[in-house]
Amino acid sequence: MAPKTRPRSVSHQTAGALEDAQISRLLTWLSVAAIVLLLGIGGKAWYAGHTLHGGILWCFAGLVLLNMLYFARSGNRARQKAHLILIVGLLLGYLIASGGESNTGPLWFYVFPPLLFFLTNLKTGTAILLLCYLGVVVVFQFPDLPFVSAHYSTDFKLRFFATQAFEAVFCFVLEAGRLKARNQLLALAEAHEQAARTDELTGLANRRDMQQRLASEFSRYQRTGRHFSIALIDLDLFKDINDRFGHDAGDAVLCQFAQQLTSLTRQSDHAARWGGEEFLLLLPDTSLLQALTLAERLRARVASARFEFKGRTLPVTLSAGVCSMAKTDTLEDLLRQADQHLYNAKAAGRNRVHPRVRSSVAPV
Ligand SMILES: Nc1nc2c(ncn2[C@@H]2O[C@H](COP(=O)(O)OP(=O)(O)OP(=O)(O)O)[C@@H](O)[C@H]2O)c(=O)[nH]1
Repeated sequence: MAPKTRPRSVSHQTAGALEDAQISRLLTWLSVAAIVLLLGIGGKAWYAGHTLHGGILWCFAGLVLLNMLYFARSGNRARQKAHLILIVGLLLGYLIASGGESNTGPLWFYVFPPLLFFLTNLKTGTAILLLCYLGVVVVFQFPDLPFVSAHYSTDFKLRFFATQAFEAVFCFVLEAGRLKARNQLLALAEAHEQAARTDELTGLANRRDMQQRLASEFSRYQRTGRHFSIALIDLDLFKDINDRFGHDAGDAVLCQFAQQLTSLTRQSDHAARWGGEEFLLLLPDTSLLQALTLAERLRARVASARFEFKGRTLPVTLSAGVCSMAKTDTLEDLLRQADQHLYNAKAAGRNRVHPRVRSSVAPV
């Protein structure tokens, strides 16, 4: 049987969604700041007589604005990021090739490494950055290319690359450290989340987790009208097992029984340790007859299985009370009825499933 997979943890989902929203907010503010800067510097250049330069900066402001509008319409965060990186890359390329105002264009390149590592991952950020440096080398080495009008001194070029290398490495190390700490925190949160939902001894879900699942299954039933059933299972005379064979033997029985429970139920079913030696099965889309059939199969399997501890065979049977949502109105009533059926099964002599039905039980 395939192992039951848990969905991606709540902490991972929450962290991912929060980070995405945070990055989007930051990008919006960065875009607004970029538009203001580009319009301002472009205006200054225009009035200083550098009309072409001013016009080009305004065009870039227009592109950033278009990207903001695109995101507002589509909500596509990945494209919002990719477009912004492309626009900033092109703008920096233009500033380095043209020199900008008084050859200060390359100074803007210093915003690129932190922005890149923040918006992409370390690998992609490094790759894009190396590609951009290659472009800068070409511009620096071939000042006579048609689109290049700036001339930089050798000293400037050397200092530019030395300081860029320092900044890039620094940003890389910082971002790698941030990611490592983030992943460690998430792993810790996930472990806590898992522990809070799991029964330590058997590895099954615990009562708290089952209560949440019951509540969400009940809301699904209210929304869609799709029935579900539960089976409340109690190991018979468990105190005797503890008393005769010891507490460790009792623990071993609980673990072995939990394995039987897991192996017999479907991927969509949920099994939990409800308390001491009591277990609860939640069976979505399952009628009362189907649930009774499953409980009976489990009862028969446990009754015929060999439970062993340190070479000694332990007598293990179970009683179960089954109830379907079709027979009740509320979750409390569902649990109360299952408990009543379990009580009846115990009172009738144990090792049985209640309510009793005629032998023509529909197959699962
Ligand atoms: N070994 C072990 N025993 C436990 C654990 N939790 C509860 N128990 C024991 O389970 C026993 C339950 O006993 P009772 O409630 O009297 O029920 P029972 O002996 O199973 O009798 P019936 O339910 O009437 O068949 C108690 O002795 C508890 O101490 C556990 O985690 N490990």
